[in-house]
Amino acid sequence: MRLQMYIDGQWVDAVDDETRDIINPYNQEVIANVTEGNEEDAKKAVAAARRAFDNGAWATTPASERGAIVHDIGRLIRSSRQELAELETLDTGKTLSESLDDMDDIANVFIYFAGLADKDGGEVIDSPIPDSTSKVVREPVGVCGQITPWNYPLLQAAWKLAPALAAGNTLVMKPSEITPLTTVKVFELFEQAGVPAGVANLVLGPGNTAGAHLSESTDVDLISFTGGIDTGKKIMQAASTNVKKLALELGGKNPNIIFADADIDVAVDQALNAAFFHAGQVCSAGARVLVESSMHDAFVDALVKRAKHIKLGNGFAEDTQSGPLISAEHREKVEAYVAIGQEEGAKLALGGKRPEAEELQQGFFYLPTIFTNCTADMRIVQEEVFGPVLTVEPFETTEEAVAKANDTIYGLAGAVFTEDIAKAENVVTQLRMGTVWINDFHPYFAQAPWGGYKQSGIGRELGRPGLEEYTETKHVFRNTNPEPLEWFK
Ligand SMILES: NC(=O)c1ccc[n+]([C@@H]2O[C@H](COP(=O)([O-])OP(=O)(O)OC[C@H]3O[C@@H](n4cnc5c(N)ncnc54)[C@H](O)[C@@H]3O)[C@@H](O)[C@H]2O)c1
Ligand SMILES: C[N+](C)(C)CC=O
Repeated sequence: MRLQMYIDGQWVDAVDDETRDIINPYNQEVIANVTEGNEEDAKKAVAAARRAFDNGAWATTPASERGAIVHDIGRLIRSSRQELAELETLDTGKTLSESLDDMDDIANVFIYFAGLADKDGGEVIDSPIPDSTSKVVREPVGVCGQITPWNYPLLQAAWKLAPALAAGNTLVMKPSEITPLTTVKVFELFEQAGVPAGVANLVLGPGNTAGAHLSESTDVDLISFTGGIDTGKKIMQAASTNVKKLALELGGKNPNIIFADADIDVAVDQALNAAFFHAGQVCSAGARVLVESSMHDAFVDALVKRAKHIKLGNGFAEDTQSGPLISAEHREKVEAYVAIGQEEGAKLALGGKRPEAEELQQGFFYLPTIFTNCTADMRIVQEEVFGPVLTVEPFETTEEAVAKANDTIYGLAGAVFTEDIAKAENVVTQLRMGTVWINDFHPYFAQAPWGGYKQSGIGRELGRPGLEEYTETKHVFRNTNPEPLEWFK
């Protein structure tokens, strides 16, 4: 498979003809060779998006027509579901059933934003000034740079592409250089759906060249980034060149609070899913369990017993429950954190090493790992590991649970398990997080906003706020009876 960039309606190679092999993390086989762009290619893509925005054709296309094209993209994704899901599994190692679910979510995101495209007709304001009218309208922001990570490649791209197009912007997307396959395929569907040349452009390549140009360029009006906190900080600085609008979806260290009155079977089952789904490579992974002391030992015993049996393997095998980590480099990072946890005095209750099974030796696998005896001052509790590593801390009171839950720099998501709904609601109001689940973990959908408090990010994706991110608000005031003011007589 040889894949190209899509700039100004043309499939093109990088200006310097560089390419990159894309590796299957399950067995390290080369699955594709993609053109590898750099700053020069990003410049060409930004110039195309700038021309397409400045000629006004897309922004002034009736919103219902833009919505129809975005709807068609959703429909095409639905009919390419199996092909796209298989590519996502090859590229990320996640199970095919996860990838199929992702494709359903992605199609729904396009269809949701297609439906919203023509729903905001502006607002008439009751002007306090006699003989005047006042209205508020929303307009597209302009040229949007969009940068995505490797863990949910097409899903994170969809959260940016669909609202940007629906709102009448032009864009340049740069997916993670290690997982570009499904994003390239979706740009083929954009072409089929009739997205005009120059409106949606795709640049492939590394972050520090192709990506950096998008955040620095004074021709880009908005930069939307999903990825790690350190990259997010660089992008925030680079965005200051022209004070571009900024949306950041960063990491998390998400607490999962379990009270002793929760159903233990449900809480254990959900805690496993929260921490080990997609090998813990999820921004909202429930990587910190806070469990009420009276339930601690029973909870840990049950958790360890079940986590031992998580079946690692090929994402295409029916019985695989979790795939590999994304790369050798990422597995080394996870291993380094496990070593830090042990040095800090956390007790390894499970895992803490690579699996020994022969059939897993070519992949970047790591065993589900559980640390107990954890305390809030440990790096293993504070920092995002982004792997299958769960820390467990006991608590005595609700106040202590809330204080511990809030005690990191992050504020992406968290959960509370209890049968006492009043207690749950009370805790929810005190958690400084963008999403809080009660007696569940992980649900997200197109209709509800997603984003972080504190250093987990700026802005929101999905829901109405996810469309508003891609609009400017304009107030239009009209004097209906103009007369000289005679202020300066
Ligand atoms: N909040 C969310 O919704 C959400 C969702 C998914 C992932 N994430 C976060 O993403 C991280 C994992 O993804 P990752 O390892 O791909 O992140 P990363 O920050 O390393 O890379 C993300 C993207 O940024 C690009 N990039 C790197 N350096 C750049 C630079 N200097 N300028 C511009 N672009 C640059 C990369 O090429 C890639 O496309 C985790 O921290 C995870 O929590 C957050
Ligand atoms: C936002 N989400 C949960 C889909 C992916 C986070 O990594």
